[in-house]
Amino acid sequence: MVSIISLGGSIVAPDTPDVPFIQRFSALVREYLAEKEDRRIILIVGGGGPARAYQQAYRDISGKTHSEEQDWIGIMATRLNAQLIRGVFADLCPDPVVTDPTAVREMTGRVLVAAGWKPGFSTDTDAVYLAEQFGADRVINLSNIAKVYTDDPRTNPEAEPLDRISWEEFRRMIGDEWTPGRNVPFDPVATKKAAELGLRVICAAGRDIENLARLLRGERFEGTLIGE
Ligand SMILES: Nc1ncnc2c1ncn2[C@@H]1O[C@H](COP(=O)(O)OP(=O)(O)OP(=O)(O)O)[C@@H](O)[C@H]1O
Ligand SMILES: O=c1ccn([C@@H]2O[C@H](COP(=O)(O)O)[C@@H](O)[C@H]2O)c(=O)[nH]1
Repeated sequence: MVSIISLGGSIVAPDTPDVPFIQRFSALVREYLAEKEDRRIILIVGGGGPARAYQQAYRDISGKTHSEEQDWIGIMATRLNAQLIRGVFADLCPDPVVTDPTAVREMTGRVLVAAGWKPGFSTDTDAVYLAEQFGADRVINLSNIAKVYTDDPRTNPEAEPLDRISWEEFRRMIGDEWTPGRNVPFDPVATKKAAELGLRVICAAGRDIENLARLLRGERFEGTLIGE
């Protein structure tokens, strides 16, 4: 059984790497894998603070908002974070960091680590491609929010947390437009593809390690289920 986890950059490296979090996350993954031999995990790592800071620097210095240029900057941040995570799991992850999710169908170890691929979307989309490649029916999307809300809770204090939402409703809420570095629970391109594939996406707080342990083990957890 393979679990696909989109590991948000906002929790791996909000500014710089969150060492205590990565240590706790590594301990949980190791404990979970040790419980059953057939368990495997694919981690798709986001760009976090460095991606946003470098994209901002590009905009400030050049005065331009060229989308592809910003995306490549973000991709490089995801690759830096992913290389760190692969290093942490080196004993379980002999394969190199995946940078094209459509070109991989097998993993050698118990853990596989992936990063950004090409411009036009975020690592959420790469996670959906990997779910398709490995025949998984769900993606666990870990970020700095415990649930999807009716609106961005950082800007709208009236926003309400949701336990479930359909792909149609979710698409209506976030729209179809891709913007480099955009902060959304799941990006619009990933949303379209996940809906087409009939995937389920579970959004949960990445830093809540006990909750994540329950989620991985199929127990009651706090989060939002996107999908039917
Ligand atoms: N409807 C919504 N419900 C919940 N959060 C939302 C919503 N709309 C926008 N957001 C924002 O999305 C953010 C989470 O996305 P963000 O891209 O920061 O996380 P990430 O995927 O962990 O990080 P990264 O993109 O660096 O990998 C939240 O902090 C919140 O401000
Ligand atoms: O396949 C990809 C992955 C990422 N990007 C760019 O990088 C940033 C950071 O990725 P997050 O997943 O949001 O952390 C993203 O906003 C894109 O600008 C990309 O172009 N292609």
